[in-house]
Amino acid sequence: MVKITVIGTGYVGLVAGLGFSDFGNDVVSLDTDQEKIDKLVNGQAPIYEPGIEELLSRNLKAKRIIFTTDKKYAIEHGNIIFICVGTPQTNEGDVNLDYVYQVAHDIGSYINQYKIIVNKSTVPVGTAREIGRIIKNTIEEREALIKFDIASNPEFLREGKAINDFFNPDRIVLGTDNAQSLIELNKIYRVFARSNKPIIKTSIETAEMIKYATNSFLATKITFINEMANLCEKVGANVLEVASAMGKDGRISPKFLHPGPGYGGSCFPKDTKALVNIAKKHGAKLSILESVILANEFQKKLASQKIIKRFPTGGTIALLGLAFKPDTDDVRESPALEIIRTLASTGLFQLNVYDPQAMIQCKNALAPSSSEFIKWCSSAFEACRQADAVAIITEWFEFRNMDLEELKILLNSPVIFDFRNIFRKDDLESLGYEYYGVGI
Ligand SMILES: NC(=O)C1=CN([C@@H]2O[C@H](COP(=O)(O)OP(=O)(O)OC[C@H]3O[C@@H](n4cnc5c(N)ncnc54)[C@H](O)[C@@H]3O)[C@@H](O)[C@H]2O)C=CC1
Ligand SMILES: O=C(O)[C@H]1O[C@H](OP(=O)(O)OP(=O)(O)OC[C@H]2O[C@@H](n3ccc(=O)[nH]c3=O)[C@H](O)[C@@H]2O)[C@H](O)[C@@H](O)[C@@H]1O
Repeated sequence: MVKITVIGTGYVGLVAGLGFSDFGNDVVSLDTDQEKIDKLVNGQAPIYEPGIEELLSRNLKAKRIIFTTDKKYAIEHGNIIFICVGTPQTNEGDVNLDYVYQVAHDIGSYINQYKIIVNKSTVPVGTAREIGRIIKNTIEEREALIKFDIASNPEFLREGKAINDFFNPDRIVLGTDNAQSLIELNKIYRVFARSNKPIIKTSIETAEMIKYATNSFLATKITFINEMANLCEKVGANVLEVASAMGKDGRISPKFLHPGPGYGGSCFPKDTKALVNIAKKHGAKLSILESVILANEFQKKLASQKIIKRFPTGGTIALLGLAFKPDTDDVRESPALEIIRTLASTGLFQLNVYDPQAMIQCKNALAPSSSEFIKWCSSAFEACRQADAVAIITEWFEFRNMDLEELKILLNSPVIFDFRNIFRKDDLESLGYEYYGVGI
């Protein structure tokens, strides 16, 4: 059993804290957001993530995890402290490291004995060392003599699948520069070594770079297939068959080859821009990634343009799915926001919107603009009633399962924009729908 402190209870910090406590460790989770902590203490998850409430309840009951806003208590608790706070994007596309540096300052203020400080947030190369410098300076200001080590342990979980990804990682990356940190981190992660998950030991700088390179490559892969899809539409080919055949090549793999309305979320858009800026600062050019960012912006716009092209004088459109992907309530950089803003800005469309989890988050993200054109609906069928077309923006399972005969009766005209290719074109056309997929 290791005494662990996790700072930040967002998607990463909450899942990591619960994961570590589920392994039998003694965990304290710290956040500055009192509302989040109050919920967690009462067994309520502040985010929608499948399986999280059960994991929370199990570990609270076992008294293996404590949630607090008390910085001194939390920082004194752990022999290992994980930093999991947000690193959002600045207006210039850089990384805002204020939260990370605030945490470094807090650690320096309250650290009371040797500890290992592990950064899990996604940060530019060199940030972990800077965290170390801030902690050291703060300790010196206190005229104290306390030793600590720094490590980097990037996180690769996906929202909507966060718990599964945490417990079944493809690999663990441990960036350290001393043997003691490695021994202690191995104690936490030995559960994965037993199940033969690769544990990659590397330098701190390489670990920081691995995270950005991975996200950038995945964003590139999605963008590549999106562009192939756009070309397939022009030449009369079927991108699903193209992707499937490409994916059979073991060197390519079928994963992350699903075309759609562009990648969104709190990470790919921010991390790709950050890496381009990091490269610029170091006198390097990432021309592929620069193109990926532009191509993704184009892809996000393409979806609304397809609707406007089909309905040049406007109409009522049911928009299904607002979260940036299924099984999350996160709408950060969601393609749905772009589609809603563009269609609403024409003044020609009434938008009936629905998402199983992300309605409030979408309302907050759009407020106060565009609201007069938006009707917030409580089900997919309510949104579709008397609409001139339906657009699937996020592939929630409940949309895949819709009764298409009933849907056809509800719609004014049976037009479907399937931006996630959840239906088969042939099936829908044989039911009498006018069908627009992506790349088919
Ligand atoms: N969301 C995801 O799926 C993944 C995110 N990441 C990275 O992990 C980091 C965290 O991301 P999320 O969990 O999504 O962020 P988030 O925004 O959901 O949560 C961050 C939490 O940190 C708290 N916080 C901020 N300052 C604090 C302080 N001084 N002391 C204590 N708590 C503080 C906030 O109140 C918030 O609850 C980011 O760098 C992100 O890029 C990495 C892998 C996956
Ligand atoms: O650093 C992070 O925060 C995380 O970013 C992504 O995870 P996430 O953003 O939660 O979700 P993804 O499943 O990667 O999807 C991102 C976006 O790409 C889109 N996407 C994904 C796959 C695909 O084939 N096609 C596609 O359009 C999704 O719809 C979504 O908008 C990575 O997959 C995680 O490994 C990483 O830890």
